[in-house]
Amino acid sequence: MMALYCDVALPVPLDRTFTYANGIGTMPVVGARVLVPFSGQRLMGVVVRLHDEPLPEGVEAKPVQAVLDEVALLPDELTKLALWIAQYYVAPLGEVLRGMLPLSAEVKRQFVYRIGEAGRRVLYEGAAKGSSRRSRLTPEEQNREYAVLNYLESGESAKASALRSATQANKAMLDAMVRKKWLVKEAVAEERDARRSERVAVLVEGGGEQGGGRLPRLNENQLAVMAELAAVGGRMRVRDLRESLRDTGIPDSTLATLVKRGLVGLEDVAQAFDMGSVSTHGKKHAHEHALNETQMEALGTIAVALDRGVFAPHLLYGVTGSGKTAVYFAAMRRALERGKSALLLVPEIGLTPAMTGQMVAAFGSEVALLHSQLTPDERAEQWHRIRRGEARVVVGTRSAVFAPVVDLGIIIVDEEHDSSYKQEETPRYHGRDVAVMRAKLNDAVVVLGSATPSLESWANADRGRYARVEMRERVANRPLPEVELIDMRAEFQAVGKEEVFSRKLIEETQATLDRGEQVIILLNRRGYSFVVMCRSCGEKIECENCAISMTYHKPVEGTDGRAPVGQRLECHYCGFRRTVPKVCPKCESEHLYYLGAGSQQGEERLQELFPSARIGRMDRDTVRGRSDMERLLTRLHAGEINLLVGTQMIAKGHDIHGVTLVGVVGADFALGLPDFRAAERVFQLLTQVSGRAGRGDLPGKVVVQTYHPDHYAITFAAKHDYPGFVAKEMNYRRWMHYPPFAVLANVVIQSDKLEEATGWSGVLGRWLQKRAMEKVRVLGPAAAPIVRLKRIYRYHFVLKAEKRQVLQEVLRAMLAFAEAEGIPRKGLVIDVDAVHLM
Ligand SMILES: Nc1ncnc2c1ncn2[C@@H]1O[C@H](COP(=O)(O)OP(=O)(O)OP(=O)(O)O)[C@@H](O)[C@H]1O
Ligand SMILES: [Zn+2]
Repeated sequence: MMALYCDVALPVPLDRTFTYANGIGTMPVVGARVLVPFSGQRLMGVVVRLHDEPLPEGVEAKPVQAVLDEVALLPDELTKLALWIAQYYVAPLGEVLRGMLPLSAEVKRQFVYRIGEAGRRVLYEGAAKGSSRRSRLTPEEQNREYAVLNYLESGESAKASALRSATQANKAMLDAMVRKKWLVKEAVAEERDARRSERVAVLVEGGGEQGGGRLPRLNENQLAVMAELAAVGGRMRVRDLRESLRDTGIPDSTLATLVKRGLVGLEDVAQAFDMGSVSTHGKKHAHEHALNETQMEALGTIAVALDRGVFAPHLLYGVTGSGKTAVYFAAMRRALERGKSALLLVPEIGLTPAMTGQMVAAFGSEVALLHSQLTPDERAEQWHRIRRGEARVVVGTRSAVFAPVVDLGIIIVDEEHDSSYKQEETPRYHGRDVAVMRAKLNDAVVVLGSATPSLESWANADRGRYARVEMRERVANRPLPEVELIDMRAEFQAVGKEEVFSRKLIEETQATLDRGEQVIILLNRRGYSFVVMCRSCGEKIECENCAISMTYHKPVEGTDGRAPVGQRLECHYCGFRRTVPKVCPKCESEHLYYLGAGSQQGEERLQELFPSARIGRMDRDTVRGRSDMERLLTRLHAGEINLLVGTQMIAKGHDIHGVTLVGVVGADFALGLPDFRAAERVFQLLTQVSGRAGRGDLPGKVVVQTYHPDHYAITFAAKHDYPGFVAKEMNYRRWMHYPPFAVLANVVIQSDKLEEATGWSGVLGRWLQKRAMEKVRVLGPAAAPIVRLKRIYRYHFVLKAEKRQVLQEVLRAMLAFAEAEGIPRKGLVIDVDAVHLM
């Protein structure tokens, strides 16, 4: 029964587990977290296996230092998911598990018991009910069990140690009671436990007088508690009360007794979780509309699957403004009604505060929010709320796919095409694909929704793996906006110089503002100019750390006559900043010039063109936190801003009814990037940003400035023809053996020494050439499109295979070969299903 060793997955970049020796007090279970020594540090890992297998001769296992969980922290389902991710993405299990457990805040933790529903029944309905099952226990043992239930009756949780000393129950008895579901056993941090149950003890006025008006007889301890409460005005947080009682040696159970006798009441002051000031600007919430026929049909398909309780992946293709949100909400509501939980993934919570606002409005305190701006403490708190089943609706970004919801019924992935679902560090998982796998492990429904589904998901629907649900019209018979393309080559010919905004866009903007309507203009680069070039030597000024042009940021006028601030050159990849040079750093020529308009320049030009417009800007420089975004959106909804310029942030799901004109500047630049997804991305961006126009009562219009008016990504977007675009793009992918017609991995070889990066890629290249059977195509080695990033030199291979298993095998064999050749693991980045090849 006692295993000698445990294998632990550690958060280190090594594709293996490590064996430690169990001790008397350090006997973990599989799924528990442990602290172990690892090359001079103390690391937290998760036990994945217990065994007695002898270690190799001469190897001695170091002992486990501490066991942090008495029972498995992760539900079985998530452990399985972790194993799948490690396998699928060729990622170290320990790093996968670390990402799943956002609990770094609580290494100091505790074990507590609460009374369960069954226990409450036994307590209230008496021994009779349970007597047959309980008959094996002696009367004395039965009494002890009652003492435990009594002790926990108030609903507060209690530490194992407190429970044992108060009731004489031993651990075996408590565990038996947990098995009978009389008790619930939970692993929580000490501080957390107090925080979440923000209970307040209140002196009950006239309490206990029912028995004839006399004050009931109280013992000394009970009187002391009453006095303590009375002294602070009759109200006190249970946590504080317990603390002060502990000092005087009064047991916690005294309070419980007073509660039972009706002298003290307990109020659950819901631990206020800050949902942020989320408003929906007077419009109706999505869940307040009666669903239209199309929405009902979409919901119907999903609901049928929910009711059957089987794994059922859906692709919901619904054009912009077709009312997908309302369908999501109705589907989640359905899951709740079936006693299940629902998980909604969104690309970035801060960008779409309205969505969160609607969630809270629709589901109230059942909602838990998980996003990147939570502190580790808050994250842990949400995690436990979810794990205990208190929050059955979870909305969050990528990693929320690991939220430990109880009884998962449905996962919805909104804007499933969004590349922010791909994690760009180890483990490089795709939140959307993990969502599908998780649904599978839980016999749950998964809905991937978008107006521009990824080709991967579309192909899965074509192959019958996903059920396709379509919403081809906007709600309320609103038309999709008319799109006009402006050929910027012709514009240049006509105007004779390079202008940011075409005459047509200026004219339409003026007309729209004159009608009292709103305009959004996309300029998908931030800063003022994104290239600074020397006329004499032709050099671009590059970042010191990266092979990337630096972006010029113009100074912002200082207020109160202070000097202008913020003038700089900045690298948008590593954040490096430098002063703006007067002369070319290479040839010292004074003829530096600035190319390419970013959003800052766009705003400046618009101010000149439309002096009376109320202009706002939305980009990473003006939106740092969630409150910035909310402020901007509020001003937009209120009409305080009537002309908004910004980067692709403005394209994300916003539902602003006054916007009737959308302008697009320079979005086709991305067509030239060396990435097979370039066309798909441009099509998505154009479609999404166009979708912001005409969402209210008035129809919308879109003006797209382009140097590639004939490119199919542009022409299909202009016609709102997603199926047409996809058909064409699929042909190209099939022809070129790219996803979704092959599986692909990007392997980056990196080092801060150029010779190492080139040397290693040579070694691996030769090996891969030999291994590259017909089954795996190898492109490279070649310099990565960004050959130097944050002072690291980068080379890469792209591997393509027909079969996923073949790809995984080659990658693993390559890792083993690299290790044998002495190439360090951190010199190799394996990106399975890479989204960016840069
Ligand atoms: N049945 C309905 N009748 C009228 N209006 C509706 C109905 N359902 C939703 N709406 C409204 O339609 C607008 C668009 O809905 P929603 O934001 O869900 O679109 P969407 O499909 O998510 O679009 P996008 O992909 O652009 O984000 C919202 O203002 C929403 O309140
Ligand atoms: Zn840089």
